[in-house]
Amino acid sequence: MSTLFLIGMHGTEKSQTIVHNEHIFDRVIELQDLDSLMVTLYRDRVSPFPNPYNFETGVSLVLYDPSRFQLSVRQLDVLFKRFFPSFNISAVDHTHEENLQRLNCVERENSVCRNRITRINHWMYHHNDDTPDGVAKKHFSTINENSVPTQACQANIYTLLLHLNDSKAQHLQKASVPRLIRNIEFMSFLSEPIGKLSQDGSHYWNILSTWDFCALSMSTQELIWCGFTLIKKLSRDSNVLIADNKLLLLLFTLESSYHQVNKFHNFRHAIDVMQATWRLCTYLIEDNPVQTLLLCMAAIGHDVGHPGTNNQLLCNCESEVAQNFKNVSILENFHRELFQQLLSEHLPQLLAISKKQFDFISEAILATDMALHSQYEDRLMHEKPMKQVTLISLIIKAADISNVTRPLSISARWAYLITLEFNDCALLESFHKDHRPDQDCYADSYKNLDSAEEYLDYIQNILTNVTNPDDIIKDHPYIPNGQIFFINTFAEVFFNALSQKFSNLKFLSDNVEINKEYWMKHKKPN
Ligand SMILES: Nc1ncnc2c1ncn2[C@@H]1O[C@@H]2COP(=O)(O)O[C@H]2[C@H]1O
Repeated sequence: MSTLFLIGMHGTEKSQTIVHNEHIFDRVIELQDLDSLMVTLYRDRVSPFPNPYNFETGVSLVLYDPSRFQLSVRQLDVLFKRFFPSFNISAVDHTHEENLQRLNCVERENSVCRNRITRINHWMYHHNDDTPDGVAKKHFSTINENSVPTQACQANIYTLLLHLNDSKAQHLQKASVPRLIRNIEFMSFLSEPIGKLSQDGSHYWNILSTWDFCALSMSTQELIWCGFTLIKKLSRDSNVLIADNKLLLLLFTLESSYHQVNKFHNFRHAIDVMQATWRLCTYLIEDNPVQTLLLCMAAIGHDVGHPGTNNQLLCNCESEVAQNFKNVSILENFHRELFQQLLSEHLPQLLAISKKQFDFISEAILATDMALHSQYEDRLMHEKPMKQVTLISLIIKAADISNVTRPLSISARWAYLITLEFNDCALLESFHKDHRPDQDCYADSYKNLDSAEEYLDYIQNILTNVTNPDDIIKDHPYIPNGQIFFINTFAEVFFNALSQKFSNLKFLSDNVEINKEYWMKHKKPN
C-alpha cells in the first residue's frame, strides 16, 4: 500500500503533475497540517492485522509547502527516520515543480517493496552509491521519465545500513523530541486494550502472568499495551521514574522499528520474549527489580530492525552491515547498536543504569546469537559459581527460544511462523542464483518468483482461530521435522540442563518433551 499525503493543499494548488500521478498511489489523503499527518501514521500503523497500512509494502510521499509549516523537508525526513524507522516515507516540497519528478520513481520503488523477496533483498544488501557518479545520479532534476537512475529511485526504501547510519547520526546530534511528536497523546491510539480493560481491569495482568501467554492472538495495540503494563510496573518496583507518555513513545517507536511484515521476527516476538524473560526473572532473580527491568527492556529491543533472515546470508553476500561488524554476531550487534541509540534518546537514565552494571543490555542482546549457544550451554553446566552476567544471558537466551517450551497449541503456531520465514530465506537464496544481491531489482525481472503478498489472511486465520496443531501440519507437513531438528540440536539439552540447575524450571523441559513427542508422532520420512 502506497499513500500520497497532500498537506494543507487547496484545490487550486494541485499542479497538473500531481493530478496526473495520483493514480500511482493506492490512496491519496488530504490533511490540514503535519499534526494530522502524525496522528494518521500512528493510527494506521496500529490497525488490525493483516494491516495494509504498515508503510512497508509500498512507498509513501508527503507533499507540503515547508514555508507554511516552519519545517524543512530535511527536518521532516529526519523526523520520519527517528520515529518511523521501518517506513518507506519521504517528504517533498511541492512548490518547486522539479521536485515532483520524485513521483516518477514511485512505481518502480513500489515494485521492489511489494514482493517480499526483493524487499528483503533490498533491506539487506542495498547501499548508497556515494561515488561522484552515484551522487550525480541522485540529482532528480536531471531525471526524465525514461531514464530514472535506479539508485536515486530506491533512495527511500528502508535498508539496514541506512537504519544503522541514521540512528548513529541522530545519536550524535542529541536532538530533543520535536513538538509534532511531543504533543501526541499516545494513549489515544490504544482504544482496543483500554476498552477491554474497562470490562476487566486485570485482563492483561492475568494474561501476562502465566506461561500460557500467547502474543500470537494479540493486535499491535494490545502488544504495545502489554509492554507498557509490564515496564511501568517494573520501573515502579525499581524506583525508576518514567512518564507514561514517554514510555508509550518509546514503545511506539520500537514497534515502528521492527518490521511488521516479518512473519516471526517482529514486535510480536519481542513482546513474547519480554514476557518469557519476566517470568523467568521471577524464578531466578526474584530479589533484583532493577536487573529484571533492564532485562525485560533488553528483551523488547533484542531483535529491533531484524530483516527476517540470518547472519549467514548477510555474511555470504558481503553486505556492508556484515562488514561493519566484521562478520561477528552481525544481527545481534545491529540490534544492540540500534536499541542503545533508541534508549539513549528516550530513556537515558535507564541506559546509564545499564552501563553501570557490566553494560547489562548490550551483554544480554549479544547473548542471543545462536552461534554462541554451545558456549552458553557449557557455562550453564560447568561455571561454578555462576557469574551474574552468565545468569542474565541464560535467561534472555531461554526466553528467545522459549516458543518450544510453550503449550503445544501455542508452540505449533510459532513453529509455523518461523517455518514461513525460513522458506523466504530459501527463496532469497534461489533469487541470488540469478541476481547479484546488490543489483537493483524490479519485480519484472523475476516474475516467476513467488510474488504473492504473503497470504496474510491465511496467516491471520492461524494466529487467531487455529489452536489445533493437526490443522497447521495438514498444510505444512514438514513442520514436525523442523521442530524435531531444532529441539534435538538446541532446545532439549539446554532446557534439561536449565531445569536440572534450577528445579523450579522443570516445567520448561517437561513442555519441550511433550511437544517433541507430538512432533515425533507426525514426523515425515526425510
Ligand atoms: N520453533 C523454532 N523452530 C526452529 N528454529 C527456531 C525456533 N525458535 C527459534 N528458532 C531459531 O532460534 C533462533 C534464535 O535466534 P534468532 O531469533 O535470531 O533466530 C531464531 C531461529 O533461527
